[in-house]
Amino acid sequence: MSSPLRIALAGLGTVGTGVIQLIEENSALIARRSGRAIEIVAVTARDRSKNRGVDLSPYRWVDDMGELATASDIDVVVELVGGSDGPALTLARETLSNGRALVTANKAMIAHHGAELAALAESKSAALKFEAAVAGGIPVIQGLRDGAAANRIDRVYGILNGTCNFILSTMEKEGLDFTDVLSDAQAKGFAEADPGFDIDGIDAAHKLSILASLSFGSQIDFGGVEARGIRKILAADIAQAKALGYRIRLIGLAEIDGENGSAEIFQRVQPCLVPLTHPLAHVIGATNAVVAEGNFSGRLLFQGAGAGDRPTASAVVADLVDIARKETGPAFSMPSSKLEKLPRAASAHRVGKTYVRMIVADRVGVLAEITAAMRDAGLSIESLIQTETSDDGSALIAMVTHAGPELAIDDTLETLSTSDSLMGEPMVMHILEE
Ligand SMILES: NC(=O)C1=CN([C@@H]2O[C@H](COP(=O)(O)OP(=O)(O)OC[C@H]3O[C@@H](n4cnc5c(N)ncnc54)[C@H](O)[C@@H]3O)[C@@H](O)[C@H]2O)C=CC1
Ligand SMILES: N[C@@H](CC=O)C(=O)O
Ligand code: NA
Repeated sequence: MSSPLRIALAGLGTVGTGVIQLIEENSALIARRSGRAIEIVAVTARDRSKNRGVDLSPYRWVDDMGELATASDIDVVVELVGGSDGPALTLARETLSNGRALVTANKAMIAHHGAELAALAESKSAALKFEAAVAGGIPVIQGLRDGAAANRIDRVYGILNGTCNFILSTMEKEGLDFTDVLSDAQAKGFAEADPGFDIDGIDAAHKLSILASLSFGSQIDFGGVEARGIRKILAADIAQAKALGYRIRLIGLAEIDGENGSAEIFQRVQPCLVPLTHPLAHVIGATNAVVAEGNFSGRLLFQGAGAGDRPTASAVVADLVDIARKETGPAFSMPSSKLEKLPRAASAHRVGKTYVRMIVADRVGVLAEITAAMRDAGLSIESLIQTETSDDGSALIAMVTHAGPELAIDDTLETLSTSDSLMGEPMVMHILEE
């Protein structure tokens, strides 16, 4: 058997400790599959004395993370610190500049700096791998980069944030509002260090921009992702969506509009109503699912655990196995210099069905006022529910429109914005097409 692949772990939180446990538990199997052992040589984190439930004594503790990039007995640095910039990025740059391989779970860093890091890795013939960065334990990067490599893909979408999916499915099951469930997701290790990244759709936007690049052969454009989160979703929205035949899920969707030559890229993360007949409606808990439509493969569905210590460690160590086997290739689906820069598609012309929820003063003529504003904007209603009047004299109206331009919803809400019938801001969510 060849000499062991010697690795260093930077970051010993949820994912880092999961990686140690996996390498310890499956070491013999991994060595047989890789043709060589994977050996942890050095580790670093903020707090050496913290009890992590794993024995760190066999490994060299390093206080200065930068040492990992230059130590002569380390082949691969595994970055599990997090953050788009700061120490994670410094470590990544130094590791690759020294011609060492880098494995990372850090989608924020790849979304912001993936192009630069991929070019650096190529210039130094060093491996750069980030399977854990998108959809945790699901081998979707490898699936798109390798398995679907022969296809043209014009659309990729899915449930990309385990925390939000856990929150939404728990809200549905327990009838709770989202703040009541967030702390559970944090306790399970799903959430980012700043959970605002999860619930405001930023984490899913990081992942979507990476998926779009892999799928379309385009340069990552994180700045081009419109992102909306789940903060404003009420338990009542989930109940009304269910009554109308849908489940609410945070969906990231990227697609190519137009043909070769005039192709534009559209990228958006937003809570959507997903028809119960769609497979994504049945994805619950911290599970993720990604759908990619290949022109020869047809619809591909990748589903599995999107967060948590063990699934994420599985993806990190799969990257290490690839490196141990010397299965090198470009970090993305093609060398970084071949990735196309695509213009952003405007969302103004998009057409679809929309859910609108309003809390209104329950008095004569309110419904007529709303439907008149919709008629003037050219929108018609497919279904509508009005709840009983509350003690404060308000009622909830939830409706799904027929397919129409998104701009018509904006026009309707603009007309109604001066109405004193509306109590608070309406909630608008698009319906995911089947
Ligand atoms: N938790 C999850 O389910 C998943 C996390 N990820 C990503 O994996 C990475 C790690 O996530 P977690 O393990 O959840 O985070 P965590 O917060 O549990 O652990 C972070 C670790 O990095 C260390 N660290 C942070 N700043 C440091 C610094 N300046 N110097 C030295 N050490 C430092 C901390 O001490 C800690 O050991 C992040 O990029 C995250 O987005 C990716 C997929 C799933
Ligand atoms: N916070 C992320 C962790 C995995 O990427 C999530 O909840 O999906
Ligand atoms: Na993955």
